[in-house]
Amino acid sequence: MGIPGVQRVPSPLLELFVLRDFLPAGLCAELVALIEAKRRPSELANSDGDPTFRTSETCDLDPGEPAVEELEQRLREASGIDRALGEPIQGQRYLVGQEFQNHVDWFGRNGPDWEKFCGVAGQRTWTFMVYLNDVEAGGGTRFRSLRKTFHPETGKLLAWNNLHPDGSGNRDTFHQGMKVRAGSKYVITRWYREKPWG
Ligand SMILES: O=C(O)CCC(=O)C(=O)O
Ligand SMILES: [Fe+2]
Repeated sequence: MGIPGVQRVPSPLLELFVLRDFLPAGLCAELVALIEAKRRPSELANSDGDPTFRTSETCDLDPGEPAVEELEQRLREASGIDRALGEPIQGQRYLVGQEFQNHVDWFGRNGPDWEKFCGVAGQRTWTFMVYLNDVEAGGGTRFRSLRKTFHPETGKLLAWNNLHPDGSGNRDTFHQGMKVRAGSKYVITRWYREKPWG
């Protein structure tokens, strides 16, 4: 993350960066409109079937859309990671009361989901998340280990390494999308893998 203005959150527990105004407001608005047009209920890889665990809606963004291509290029510049390692870029929408409870983005290597979710592309490495709007109340992203909540702000990027240097999952990356209390919340989520997504 060698780009101007990026701040590493000082902690030995995980590698986490914040960059305000990563995306201009106009691009954020275009992405919100795309999410609105194509959203569906979010899926759950690791909720043990609890329907309250992740109550947002998700959208796979079409890479052919000019706004998504622009986002892709900006993510490439910021991350230095080849887009081939990226999962399809997603958008998420949370309305009042919706949330994503405490979880990690990486998968257990010996868990039942490993083959299904990681057989081809391997483990998730980095998460890049961009807030697309200011939320009236609530909707922060809380990292329990850091005792820190990041607040949504139009265009702000949050990026963290899900893994330890030896490639094992870092439990200090547990985080949650807190309930939106007023307004709505739109975010971009982009996960990178060890190997090409395909
Ligand atoms: O919405 C948030 O603040 C967190 C989203 C998240 O953790 C995820 O989509 O994996
Ligand atoms: Fe997450």
